Amino acid sequence: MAKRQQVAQQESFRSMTPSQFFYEYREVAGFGSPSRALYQTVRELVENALDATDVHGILPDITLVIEQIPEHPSYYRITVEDNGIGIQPQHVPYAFGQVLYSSKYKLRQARGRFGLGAKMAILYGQIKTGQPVEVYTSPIGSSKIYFFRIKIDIERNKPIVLAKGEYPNPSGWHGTRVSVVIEGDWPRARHRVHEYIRRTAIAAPYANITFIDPDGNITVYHRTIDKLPKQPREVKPHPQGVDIELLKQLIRKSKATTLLEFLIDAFQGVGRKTAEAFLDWAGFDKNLDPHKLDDRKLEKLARKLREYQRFRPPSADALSPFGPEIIEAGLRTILKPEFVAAVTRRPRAYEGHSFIVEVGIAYGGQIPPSSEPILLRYANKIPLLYDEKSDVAWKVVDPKNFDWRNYLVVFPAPVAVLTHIASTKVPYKGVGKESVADVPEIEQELRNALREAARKLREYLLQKKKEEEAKKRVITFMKYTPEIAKSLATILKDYSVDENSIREMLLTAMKKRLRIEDEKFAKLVEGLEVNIEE
Ligand SMILES: Nc1ncnc2c1ncn2[C@@H]1O[C@H](COP(=O)(O)OP(=O)(O)OP(=O)(O)O)[C@@H](O)[C@H]1O
Repeated sequence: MAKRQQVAQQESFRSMTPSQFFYEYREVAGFGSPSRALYQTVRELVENALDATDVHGILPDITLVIEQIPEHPSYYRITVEDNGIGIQPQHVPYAFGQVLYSSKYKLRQARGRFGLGAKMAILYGQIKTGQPVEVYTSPIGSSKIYFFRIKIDIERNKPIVLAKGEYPNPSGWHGTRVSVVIEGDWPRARHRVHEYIRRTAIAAPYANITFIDPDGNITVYHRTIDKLPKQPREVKPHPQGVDIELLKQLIRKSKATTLLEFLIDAFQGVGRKTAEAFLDWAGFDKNLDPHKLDDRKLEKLARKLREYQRFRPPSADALSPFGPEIIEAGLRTILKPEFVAAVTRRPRAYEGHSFIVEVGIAYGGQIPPSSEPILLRYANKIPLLYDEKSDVAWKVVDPKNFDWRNYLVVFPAPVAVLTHIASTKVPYKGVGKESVADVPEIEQELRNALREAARKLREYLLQKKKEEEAKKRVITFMKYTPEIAKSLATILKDYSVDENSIREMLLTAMKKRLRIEDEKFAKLVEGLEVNIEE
């Protein structure tokens, strides 16, 4: 009996490659259903196109085409072309055929982070439609255009290059064109995909975006501003963000022979003075060879680095916020409001990662009134559409937590709020990048930014209220002026004061009393004739 139990408890084991893992759990990356997969594929390819352009100082020209395949109505070909930096041909098979292969594993803000997105779209297409990805690319300055047709060997997590070729590039084109065929559900995805592109255009008024959808609609978002966001620069890690593993990796890479040199060499913002002061405080000999530290010493060093409060704050060089001008231009062009204001806060840090929070508010105009603010969330310039209510940005703008009445906004109101978190590490809740966790430092900054932008809205609304009141008074006054002037003219007929000059005098007195200059007065009475007659 005891022996049988033992046998029953035997388990078999095996390992998985990253591509097998994401093949089995594709819903965690946003590929759970045909409609969601269609949306996610568009996102991944468009975000790669933008990363290849604005991050490198190129004004983006991006074309997205989604076509239904006539022989298989549930199959769609999604093609995205950009004018970006292109990809060196030796990297193409891995960039598109090996899960977790990326040029973005760096401390520099980019939309991409995981080395997963394009491969998920390719993998999903491959398992549902059997079709490979097709890539045309030409790196900047290349005399050739390279072509690849690739599938993923899911068991081995390796690219399978089915075909490749080279073409001359007489026009000097640079950029990339990626085409995948996936199973999709356009009718269900239509709204989200259009909304995603619209929100991308709001945040990238410096891009030309052309979108041809399967219904044959052509939507073009024209560039309205030639200014690009500041380009991010790669930075070294911040000492407060280390753990034992990162410390080991940095030491392995470093040629420094003393702890002092190592700290100066491996971390951002650490000069000789700071390194000496830290080592003294932490109780380490500055001449120790970092390569000889045992696990106990490594643990202590990592802990002390995290605890030391006198390092310079993390550098914002790696970040690329939109800036108020771009946010305001985007909101104005797409939402057509009567008022916009945007705020870019100063850099802050959490766990050794710098971040910048931005908030834009748009009010009135063509924004429809609703019972709560319309929230447009962005993280590292990516619009986030799903899981809004579990995002830290919603927590902050939610009328249950933010007293909008203090800022003269009473719901239902026509208010849209844009939030942007730019960071070398956005704390996404999942690899599908749909919502951001409520890290206290980020939440606090969002609240501060919202307050700052909302104060500007309050000023505007106050001014508007004042003007409306003044207008009301002017209307009342104008209504009675003719009558009063007439009566006064009758009373004063012996003094030969005519009705018109009395009217003029009354008008001047009113302007003086209400402190309205002529120009403003003209504006206030514009189109009032009808009311006055009434
Ligand atoms: N349009 C493009 N232009 C230039 N390089 C590209 C383009 N598309 C993909 N790449 C390269 O392929 C790599 C892999 O892309 P992929 O979408 O799989 O991951 P990622 O963008 O790095 O990260 P994430 O999974 O977070 O999106 C990118 O890091 C980039 O170097």
